[in-house]
Amino acid sequence: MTSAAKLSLGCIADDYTGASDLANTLTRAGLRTVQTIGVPASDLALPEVDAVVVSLKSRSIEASLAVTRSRAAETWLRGRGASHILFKICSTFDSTDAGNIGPVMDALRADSKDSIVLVTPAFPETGRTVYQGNLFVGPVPLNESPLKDHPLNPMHDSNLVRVLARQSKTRVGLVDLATLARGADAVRAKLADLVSSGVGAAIIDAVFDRDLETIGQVALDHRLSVGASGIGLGLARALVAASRAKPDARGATLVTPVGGPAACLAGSCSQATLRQIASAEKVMPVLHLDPERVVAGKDEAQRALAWAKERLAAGPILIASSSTPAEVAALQSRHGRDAAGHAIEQAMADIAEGLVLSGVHRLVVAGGETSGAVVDRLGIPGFLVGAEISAGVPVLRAVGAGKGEMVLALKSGNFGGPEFFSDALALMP
Ligand SMILES: Nc1ncnc2c1ncn2[C@@H]1O[C@H](COP(=O)(O)OP(=O)(O)O)[C@@H](O)[C@H]1O
Ligand SMILES: O=C(O)[C@H](O)C(=O)COP(=O)(O)O
Repeated sequence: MTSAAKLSLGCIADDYTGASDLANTLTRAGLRTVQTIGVPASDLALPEVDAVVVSLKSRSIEASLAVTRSRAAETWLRGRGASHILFKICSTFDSTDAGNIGPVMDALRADSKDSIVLVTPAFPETGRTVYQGNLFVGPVPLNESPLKDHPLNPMHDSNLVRVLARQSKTRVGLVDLATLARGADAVRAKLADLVSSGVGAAIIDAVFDRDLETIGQVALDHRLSVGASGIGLGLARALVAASRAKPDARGATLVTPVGGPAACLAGSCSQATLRQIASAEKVMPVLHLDPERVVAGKDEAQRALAWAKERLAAGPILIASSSTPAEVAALQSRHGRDAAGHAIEQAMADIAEGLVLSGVHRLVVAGGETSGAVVDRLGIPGFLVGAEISAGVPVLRAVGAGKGEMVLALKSGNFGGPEFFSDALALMP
């Protein structure tokens, strides 16, 4: 980084859409924030910022590799003065019983020497709330939500104390909403009780933004916390209130118009994304990839590129691999979950690479793992945060890619309104 100023907050995100979601939240809370892809190269010119969100594609990889990569990011962030590290996970706690939230938390906690780690995925702005340790997605428990059908990390248990305990070597406890409602000192007292009984991680209830503010105050007593954009909001507000970060009135980076052809790629199979694709079909050409042909080889991606090139001059296009849960399950049963997922991610990266070579510099990508594959292939090392398209999804301006001006939107699978693709393109002129 060019700046010698110490960071107020260091963040390690386990996927790229979650990273941009958090960078958006921190920016709107007044923290000058940049999102990097991986640990930045020493020559990456970055502006003076209060917070850095290091994006990793570590949510669905082998746990020990996720630990190694997260610790490398931690070392880089601590080296730039970050006294508090937020390990950013999904607001729906996307993970398997083999990890990766538990193993990464255990490693970062050992490094931080914190006696206990505060953990909450709550993000009320997007309907993620936690009560008695149970995660709700809107009105339904996590295990009854569409997340039960996630292609890579299906969630079958809404009780996060149980879920985290299955992944972690640390004893997991709970700080309930009633304690939270009594304020920061009551939370501190409860945490001390938990520590005295051998607990090293605490799921904390949160239903409203005011709960996040209480959590943020207490979290700053520690060197590490784990959660989604909600705790990020709490931390940012606590840092500003403690004058450990000066609110930046400029807010988001003004994205100068890039122009030229625009394209959308959808690899997310979430219910929200399926609805958004259906809406997009009314206003732009949409190509549905044949997942079977994608897994079989490169021809389907080449077919998609040829289809796109015939239409780009006339306006935005959308290329989607997204299928229903039943279709996803059928493909996975034939080829394996990881193999099918990886093949489709790489096909999306092939398509993105071809689109950029064809002059596309305005790109919308739906899906966290999909975004990771695409951004890695395009070789983009970092982003500045632009306007908010919808809760949790900002316009991003690429920095350091050396490919000319490029703007992207990396949409978390479950985020965005029905007209998301049109909404995004309207803010990416
Ligand atoms: N039709 C399909 N069948 C099976 N897997 C798919 C299909 N389309 C996409 N995928 C895979 O599903 C996963 C979607 O994950 P991700 O991109 O993170 O979306 P989300 O943000 O909704 O979680 C990726 O691995 C992607 O390659
Ligand atoms: O939901 C969140 O907290 C983040 O936006 C996120 O992690 C999304 O991950 P996804 O794979 O894009 O759903």
